[in-house]
Amino acid sequence: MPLVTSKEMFKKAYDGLYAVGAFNVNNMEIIQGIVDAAKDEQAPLILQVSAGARKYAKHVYLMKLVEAAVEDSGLSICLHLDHGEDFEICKSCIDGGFTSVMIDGSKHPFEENIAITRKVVEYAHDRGVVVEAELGRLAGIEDAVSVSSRDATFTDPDQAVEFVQRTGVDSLAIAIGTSHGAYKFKGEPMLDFERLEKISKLLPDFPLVLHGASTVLPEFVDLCNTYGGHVPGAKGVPEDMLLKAGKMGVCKINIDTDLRLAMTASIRKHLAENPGDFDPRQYLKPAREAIKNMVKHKMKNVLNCSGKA
Ligand SMILES: O=C(CO)COP(=O)(O)O
Ligand SMILES: O=C[C@H](O)COP(=O)(O)O
Ligand SMILES: [Zn+2]
Ligand SMILES: [Zn+2]
Repeated sequence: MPLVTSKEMFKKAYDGLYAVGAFNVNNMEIIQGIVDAAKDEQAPLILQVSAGARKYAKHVYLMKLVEAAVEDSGLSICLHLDHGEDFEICKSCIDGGFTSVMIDGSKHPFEENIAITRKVVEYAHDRGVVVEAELGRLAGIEDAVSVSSRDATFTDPDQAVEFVQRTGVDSLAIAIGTSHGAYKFKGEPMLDFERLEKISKLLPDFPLVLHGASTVLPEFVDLCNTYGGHVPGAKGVPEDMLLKAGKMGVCKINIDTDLRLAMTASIRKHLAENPGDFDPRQYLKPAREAIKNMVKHKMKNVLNCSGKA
């Protein structure tokens, strides 16, 4: 069973009014927790790797772990580069066996974003790899660069159409009020659904992507804070908003922060309650289980993609 692209996954998700989860992976336990969940739920799955993850775990380790996950689970998995910042990193992932890459040219002016995206699309499509691009800017932390919310600009619907037509890109990440990290909203959570509706009407049958889409589940924030952590006022995208987005053309929902919180909450709790433990397996096993249960919950109740593998 080889790695697959997201082409078929998105087509089914678009028609079926649900979304596929794209989960960031950095090590074996995170991969196993997510893949076990997808297997239990028989859900479609995208595993994504950031530049930071590639640096931390090394390309070859992540590649082999994901290949092992495919072999062990029998699932079709899409392996995606998250936030590729230039042509070189996209090329290196395409050459190295990824089935999908993101070229994130959102920090560049419109014409430059189009040019760099087109270049990646040409290289990728010739090799059977699909491409995600981004238009508009999210607030929050991205690759250690903090984009202040003032500089974040929402995606312009007409520009989105021109961008897709001129680049031939396979999916587009849009900015409608989500942001990366654990502190997404100071006040009430709010997304610009009117904008999403416009974009989605102007781009029929085209998969949109939502970054910064963790819910920042209070259960895990509370556990972190109870067992010695300090993540005050963390807040994410409410689950009902994500469900709604999945019915409006959003086919890929990116989740990293919720994985980090679930894993850290579990480890903090375990070590606080078992101060004598020092075998990493003793705390990584429940951490892997926490990730699995959290991802199963997302697939069933938020992405609505259980049984759609
Ligand atoms: O968009 C993401 C990765 O590209 C992750 O977003 P979160 O920080 O909301 O999990
Ligand atoms: O987009 C951000 C993702 O959460 C990846 O984060 P990272 O660059 O720290 O691996
Ligand atoms: Zn971006
Ligand atoms: Zn992102």
